[in-house]
Amino acid sequence: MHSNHLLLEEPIRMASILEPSKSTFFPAMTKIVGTLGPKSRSVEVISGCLKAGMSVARFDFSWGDPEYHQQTLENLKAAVKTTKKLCAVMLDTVGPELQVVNKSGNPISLQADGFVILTPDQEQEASSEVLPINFDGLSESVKPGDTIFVGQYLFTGSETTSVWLEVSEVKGNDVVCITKNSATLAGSLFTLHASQIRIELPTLSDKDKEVISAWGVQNKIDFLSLSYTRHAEDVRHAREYLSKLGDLYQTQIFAKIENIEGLTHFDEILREADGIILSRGNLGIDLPPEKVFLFQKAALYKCNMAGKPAVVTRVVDSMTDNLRPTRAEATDVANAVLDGSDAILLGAETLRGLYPVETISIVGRICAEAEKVFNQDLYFKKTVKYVGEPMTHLESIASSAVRAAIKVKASVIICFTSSGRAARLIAKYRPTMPVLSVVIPRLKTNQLKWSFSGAFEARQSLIVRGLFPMLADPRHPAESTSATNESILKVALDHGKASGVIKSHDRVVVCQKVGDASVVKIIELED
Ligand SMILES: Nc1ncnc2c1ncn2[C@@H]1O[C@H](COP(=O)(O)OP(=O)(O)OP(=O)(O)O)[C@@H](O)[C@H]1O
Ligand SMILES: CC(=O)C(=O)O
Ligand SMILES: [K+]
Ligand SMILES: [Mg+2]
Repeated sequence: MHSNHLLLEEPIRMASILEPSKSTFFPAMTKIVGTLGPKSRSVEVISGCLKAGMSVARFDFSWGDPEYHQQTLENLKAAVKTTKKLCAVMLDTVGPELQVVNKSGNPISLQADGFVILTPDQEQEASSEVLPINFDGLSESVKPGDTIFVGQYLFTGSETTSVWLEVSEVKGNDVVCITKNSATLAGSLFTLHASQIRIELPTLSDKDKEVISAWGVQNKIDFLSLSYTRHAEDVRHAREYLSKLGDLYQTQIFAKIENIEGLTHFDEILREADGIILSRGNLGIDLPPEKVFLFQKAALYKCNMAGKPAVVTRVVDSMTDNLRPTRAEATDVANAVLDGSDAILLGAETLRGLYPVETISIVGRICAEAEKVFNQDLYFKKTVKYVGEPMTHLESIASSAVRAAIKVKASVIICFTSSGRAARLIAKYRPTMPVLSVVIPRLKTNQLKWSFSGAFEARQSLIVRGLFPMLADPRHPAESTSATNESILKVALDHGKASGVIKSHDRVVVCQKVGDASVVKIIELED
């Protein structure tokens, strides 16, 4: 995989672009988050998604009830068992999302240059004249001239199933809008986005709390995707809420940056969150189009330097109905990888798209190609410089492990970890080879019962570029004696060999503790 790395900054022989890529065990180092829904909830399709490279399943509570999502999750568990592919679970909140409910489900046609009224009176039927919304305060938040988009759940803002509105007049609680384009709104749920308008609703709604405390706790969710995070306080509040819900104190919070308010407070949000989702679906219509790329590059750089995973959304919308992405989309996926994203999040493409498995597969292949030309050397230097000196011991060990692995052309880095910290730090330096993170369970107690740590830590690495977890047998004592180190290493090597990432005569870099000392060692395999 890493033997014939090309660098974009050097002249590439054009013919080399055509050379077929060697197939590898891991479809890509970049991870794929798939949103599960009507077109991706059978055991069969989910198994296909896992085999194609999906490693995180997103359950979006903007849509569907807990029972529906539970059935999907049970199918996911069955698929994980049969495919033996690990998958983490992400719960995505509704937050202050504005929605139009179309009870009848009949398509609604809107004509360009016509008028439509947005009303909080939800007793009214949705029609070409009136769209009832789930929020009382819109009339107080907008003024004539403001821009509003309404469209089918997960709309792009450019297709014929979404409409661009301009506020013409505010009449009591109603907002009268001019329609800028003709559109047919399809489906029973439309989302509404008021550009650059603050919506006075809590980031974690009462309904979200209900879902998290029931569905979330029952299913020990690995990630909370906090929709419309606007301030660091939103993350702190969610964290405090999770901390009181049993196992969910371990759930990682991914702040979704979906509007300009979140963008403005990005630095402080990043400090509080475990990871960031660049929600380009909403942000892409909140920002002027010419600014979207700049936010992406700046945000990914900051996440990379902080060593926190970053997820990019809305990459191949056109694959919802087509087997091939557009040229622009294909290029965009590669650029997201080159810009530093850890994972790509698929929404409509897997949820209601016709080709969920093919989409995952194509996105994975594009990511893998981009990874090959990623300028690791430059990135490594940039990161070391950013961290400065003196480095913490662990950071110095982690960066050295990556350096050594590249110098000796190791096929993998094996990292022992309990908290997952050491493995994440290694991934931060973006090694060109996979990192097998061997998570060693620790016995812990909450004063009521004893249990082992490790499951959350292992699954949470499924969203980090280059990290591939393996949960060690809890019967291994967590103390790092040389005997246990040796036996766990043997299991990890066997696992690597069985999965095809490690072959005879390969070099492997191992990062572990021997007694009190953290060490990086290079081993050369025999056969
Ligand atoms: N059980 C283990 N056996 C051997 N080495 C380990 C073990 N756990 C962690 N290490 C090594 O210890 C060093 C510290 O890593 P890390 O911070 O991930 O450890 P941890 O045990 O998860 O956390 P903590 O230091 O907070 O207890 C790294 O070099 C890591 O590879
Ligand atoms: C995923 C999502 O919410 C967005 O892209 O806006
Ligand atoms: K959502
Ligand atoms: Mg969104």
